[in-house]
Amino acid sequence: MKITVIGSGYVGLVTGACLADTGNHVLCIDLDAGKIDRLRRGEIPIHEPGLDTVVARGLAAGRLRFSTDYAEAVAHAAVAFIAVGTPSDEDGSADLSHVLSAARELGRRMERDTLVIVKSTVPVGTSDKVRAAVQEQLQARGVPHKVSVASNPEFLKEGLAVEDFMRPDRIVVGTDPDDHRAKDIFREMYAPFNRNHERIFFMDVRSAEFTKYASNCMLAVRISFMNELANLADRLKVDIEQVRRGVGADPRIGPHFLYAGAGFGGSCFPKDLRALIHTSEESGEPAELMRAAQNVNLRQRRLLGQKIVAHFGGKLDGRTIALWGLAFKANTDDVREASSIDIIDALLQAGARVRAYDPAALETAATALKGRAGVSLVRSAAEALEGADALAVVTEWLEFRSPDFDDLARRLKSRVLFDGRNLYDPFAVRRAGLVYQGIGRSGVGE
Ligand SMILES: NC(=O)c1ccc[n+]([C@@H]2O[C@H](COP(=O)([O-])OP(=O)(O)OC[C@H]3O[C@@H](n4cnc5c(N)ncnc54)[C@H](O)[C@@H]3O)[C@@H](O)[C@H]2O)c1
Ligand SMILES: O=c1ccn([C@@H]2O[C@H](COP(=O)(O)OP(=O)(O)O[C@H]3O[C@H](CO)[C@@H](O)[C@H](O)[C@H]3O)[C@@H](O)[C@H]2O)c(=O)[nH]1
Repeated sequence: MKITVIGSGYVGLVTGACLADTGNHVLCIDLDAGKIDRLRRGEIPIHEPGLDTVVARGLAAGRLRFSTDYAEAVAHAAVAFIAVGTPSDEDGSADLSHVLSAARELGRRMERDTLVIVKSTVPVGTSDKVRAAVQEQLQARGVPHKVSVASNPEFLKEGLAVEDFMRPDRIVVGTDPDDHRAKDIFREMYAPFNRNHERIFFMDVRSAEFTKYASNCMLAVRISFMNELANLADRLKVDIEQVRRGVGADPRIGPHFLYAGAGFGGSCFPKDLRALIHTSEESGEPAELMRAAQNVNLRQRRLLGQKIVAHFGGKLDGRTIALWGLAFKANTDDVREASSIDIIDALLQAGARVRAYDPAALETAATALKGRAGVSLVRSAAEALEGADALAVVTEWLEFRSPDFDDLARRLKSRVLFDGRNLYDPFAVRRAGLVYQGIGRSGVGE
């Protein structure tokens, strides 16, 4: 099948590369000429495990191509994904300007009946706006082509994007009920990912759009709830890690996404919560639970910084804090809305210097932290410890999982370890002579 993908970021690039890998001829386009140049040379502009191999295979086979040209995109295929960004607008709603601009560009050039598939995360009703934007352009040109619009939200996780796309737990597809052509296209396109179990959930377009927000917001609420419990556990001298295991063993709850920590970040949960809260309030009902989850998370992102400042009696003048992990989660270079930024700000404000290291996010963090004096981004975990009083671990990268605590105790002047992801055994840390502070584990091993 010939497929065009508009927007070659985390979602567009993974979608395009994986669909090329299963035999389709895919043209990915983007407005960012620098990104497209790099992709043409086989360079991957983001850190996403396994993506380089899939892109290289597609380029070598001639099934994956990149362009900045909408005319080429429209000429290439009668099936076009829109996978551009939908950032938060000032009022929290999803900014649809990129999506609608892509739709207009398609309409301006369409030369045949086309299926437009909205893959970006968009509020209920957006597919109607996309259809109207394309049709307006077709009418202005006086051409009779039909546009069919479907919703196919993406559920991949950064750091596991290729794996998630290749082995989806579900493929949500919203079409008009009588759009049999669109359904056939989806069945054919996703057949390689749908061999052993039925993964495709066909539904109406509005329900598909809503399913994406419902999933992300449910997960975000769950994390905030665990974080609230963790903070209570801290006050009660309970170990939230033992509680997590006990609670997660109930099959009605399950063990996943129950990790308390330094708050959730990334380009999706915070933004999608804001958008659904906005939608809910616009429709006449306050989104009480989601607002609470949002507030808990804003507090949680500041918590580790506050714990560090409090440990040193409210002032960090002359102190150096080593920070391991800048990305919002492991296995990505993405620092969008990462807790590390809030923590660094709290430390700088209290007068500290920060030496931060991340295995993949040094470049993106350098951009995000531009203008903040007092932060040094360094090239290794060991380098971050040089001259440091304390260590704060913010991202759960594998390479931070089992440090030599005796060595840390020798290097850290004030011998204190702040574990923002509850990665360590407090007993082992304390045995090495370090003070341990996690999230919801204040009494453990004391
Ligand atoms: N990142 C994720 O893990 C993830 C997962 C599922 C869904 N989503 C959703 O997918 C969408 C895209 O997210 P992303 O993380 O891939 O974003 P991104 O910022 O990484 O990529 C978007 C790309 O679109 C390009 N672009 C913007 N306007 C364009 C236009 N008019 N024409 C062509 N290209 C254009 C940008 O230059 C950029 O390269 C968002 O709605 C997001 O919420 C993201
Ligand atoms: O138990 C947990 C699990 C996650 N997190 C944090 O939650 C954030 C998001 O993590 P994750 O969901 O793994 O990453 P994303 O790549 O943002 O993926 C989410 O957002 C995507 C974009 O919409 C969706 O496609 C995915 O299904 C959804 O999991 C990160 O800051 C994590 O540290 C926790 O604090 N505790």
